[in-house]
Amino acid sequence: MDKDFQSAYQEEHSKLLLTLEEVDAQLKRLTDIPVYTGHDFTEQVLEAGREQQRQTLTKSAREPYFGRLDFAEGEQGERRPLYIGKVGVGKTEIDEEPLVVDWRAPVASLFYSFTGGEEIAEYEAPEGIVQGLVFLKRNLVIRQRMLERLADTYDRESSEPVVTDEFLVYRLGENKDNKLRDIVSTIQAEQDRIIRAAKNTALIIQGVAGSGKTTVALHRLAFLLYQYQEQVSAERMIIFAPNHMFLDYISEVLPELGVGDIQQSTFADWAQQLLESDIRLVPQSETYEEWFETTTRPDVSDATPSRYKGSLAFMELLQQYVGLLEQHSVPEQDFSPWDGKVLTREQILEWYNVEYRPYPLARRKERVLARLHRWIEMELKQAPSEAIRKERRKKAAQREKSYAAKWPRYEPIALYKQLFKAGKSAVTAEQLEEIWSQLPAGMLKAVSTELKKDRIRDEDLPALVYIHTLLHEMDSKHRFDHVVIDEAQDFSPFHVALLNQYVRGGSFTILGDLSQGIHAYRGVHDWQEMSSLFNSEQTDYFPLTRSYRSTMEIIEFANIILEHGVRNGITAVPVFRSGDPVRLLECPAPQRVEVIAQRWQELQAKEFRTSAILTRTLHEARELHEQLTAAGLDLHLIDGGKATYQGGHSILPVYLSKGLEFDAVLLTDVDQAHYHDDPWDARLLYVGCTRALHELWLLCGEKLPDYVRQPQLESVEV
Ligand SMILES: Nc1ncnc2c1ncn2[C@@H]1O[C@H](COP(=O)(O)OP(=O)(O)OP(=O)(O)O)[C@@H](O)[C@H]1O
Repeated sequence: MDKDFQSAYQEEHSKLLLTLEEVDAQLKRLTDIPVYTGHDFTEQVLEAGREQQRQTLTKSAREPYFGRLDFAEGEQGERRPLYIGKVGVGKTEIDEEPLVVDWRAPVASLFYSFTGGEEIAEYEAPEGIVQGLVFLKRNLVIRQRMLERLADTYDRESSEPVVTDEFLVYRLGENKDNKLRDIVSTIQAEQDRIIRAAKNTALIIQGVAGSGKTTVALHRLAFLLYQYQEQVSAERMIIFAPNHMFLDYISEVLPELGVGDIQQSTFADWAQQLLESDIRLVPQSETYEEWFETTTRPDVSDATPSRYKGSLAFMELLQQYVGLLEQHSVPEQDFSPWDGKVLTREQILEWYNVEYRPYPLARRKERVLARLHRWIEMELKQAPSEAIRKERRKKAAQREKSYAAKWPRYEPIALYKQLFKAGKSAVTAEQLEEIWSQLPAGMLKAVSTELKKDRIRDEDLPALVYIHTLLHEMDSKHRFDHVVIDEAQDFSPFHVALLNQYVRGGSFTILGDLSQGIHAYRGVHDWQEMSSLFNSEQTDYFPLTRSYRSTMEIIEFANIILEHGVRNGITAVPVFRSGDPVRLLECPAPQRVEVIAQRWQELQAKEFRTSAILTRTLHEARELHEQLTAAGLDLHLIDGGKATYQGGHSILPVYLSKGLEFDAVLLTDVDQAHYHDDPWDARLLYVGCTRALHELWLLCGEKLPDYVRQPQLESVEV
């Protein structure tokens, strides 16, 4: 240990002891106050505040901070060390400075944005831009109250004042456990810009595999809650992710950042909840079966029903359709509550078309019928005797009921079915013909056949929610302060345009990777399709090109698949973290199970916490899982049906591995029979390769796809 390091270590060790002493003392003062359980509202609020503080300090008492930044404000300012932690801790009785600065505080942004150099550094504070000099940037690893590691990434007074990625590389080299983790101690400048971007912006992030998109989006939510605490609340923020298993996989980041209550959902769950109907959707597995489980995929174009259903053209068409319903709502007849009394249709139309015009259709119907009811009550008052009133009331109740039944039912599923001829129409035949003429050829037949069998797919949900939204007043409880869309390349413009109606101020974080767009039957071709939904001043685009997950060898290998297989894929820049070469096991089919089992045991000996065997199809994953289990391997099969992510050692089809990561990955059947010479298969393989952090093995029995044959692929004897 060199002398400088030793003295730095001593200094930090002493500082840690002092900090822990103060945190413990603050915590003790709070825990000594008896918990208030009474009914006084003011006391309850105070107690909630104390409880929050207790939790914060308990967290802080384990790992109070992870970084130190020495900063001198202005030209003559005094150099002050700032300790930065996951949660802030207030000042001591004698100090002016907070004991620990929250990582989201304005001054802490310097810790992330400062990338070295002699120049003046600056950060944006509420009072304006603050400038000054950075003297030291130090990473500290504290675990369970012990200082485990110290690394200076910048020291102005050292002879070599260079910033290195050494600490980042150390963190990236660690094995991963079962869940995605926070990255507060190593957020990179380009990620920090996204995290701290202004709230009322639709951020579109194109990030290569492993660039930290999901992680950054979660940190951004924590930042927004801190920075805009008066304007946003956690319950009004939502993350949309592709499936429940993925939601489970990311579920620990926000609690770790001290954030709770943010909604985490799939679009399908959210839509169903909003529609208040328990639609039995065609299972995802059926769509996957059609698309991924065959070697010949169906042809897809923008006119394919699943894609067209995500288009803005379809959204407009639905608006036209619901607009037409307006003309057909009021029943043709006058209303007569009892013989001899009439409320003319003209009068009802006056209410409908003039007085209640501003309301959406379903509300208008409600209002008109309520008005009609009040009219009956008024008329009943004129009855000459109590007996006649009673008689009339009885009659009126029956007629009111049957009159109400003549109005259309504003029920999104029924109306959607009617649009596709799968039910009695609420508009005229000519009007329907006119709408159908705008549909792509073949769509009417295909969709009506499905709907007649009650087969509603995920892709129908934006339409159903949109019809619901057009018909009903939007309930403010459904409005969001911020929406995150993960794997947004699989969302359609219709999804986003629809969600935009549910978000205050267009506050979005939309993240994805076009190179990982493996679902050709949905999603976007480019980000322009999303950004064009917002005003140009309201949207911002951020590319993330550095990949933090995998070693250089893996990234370079995966990049070539993109270049040769996808041709226009966006390639990744690796962080300088070197590992083993990507290895190829060539083995004939009869030896396959034996070879996999043997390599698998070898991998396990390296004590990786997570690893995966990725097959081309679910069918193969099931079969291989059975064979490997019989050979004594302990692997979980991931088949898309589970809501939780177990981690550990898994076997799954490559298309279900999207979003996940493993210390080691073994891809089976990497041959021309399984991965054709087409961009969709190349993308699948790209997704598979980029799941690996440290080791990647390919297994092949026949000819390798051309886009995989690369000189750096190391063949291993079996
Ligand atoms: N600044 C960072 N410091 C340390 N680790 C990081 C950093 N950024 C990303 N990572 C790590 O890189 C890995 C990939 O992150 P994440 O899953 O968020 O990326 P992604 O872009 O969503 O990936 P993909 O699109 O491939 O699913 C995670 O293990 C994450 O912890």
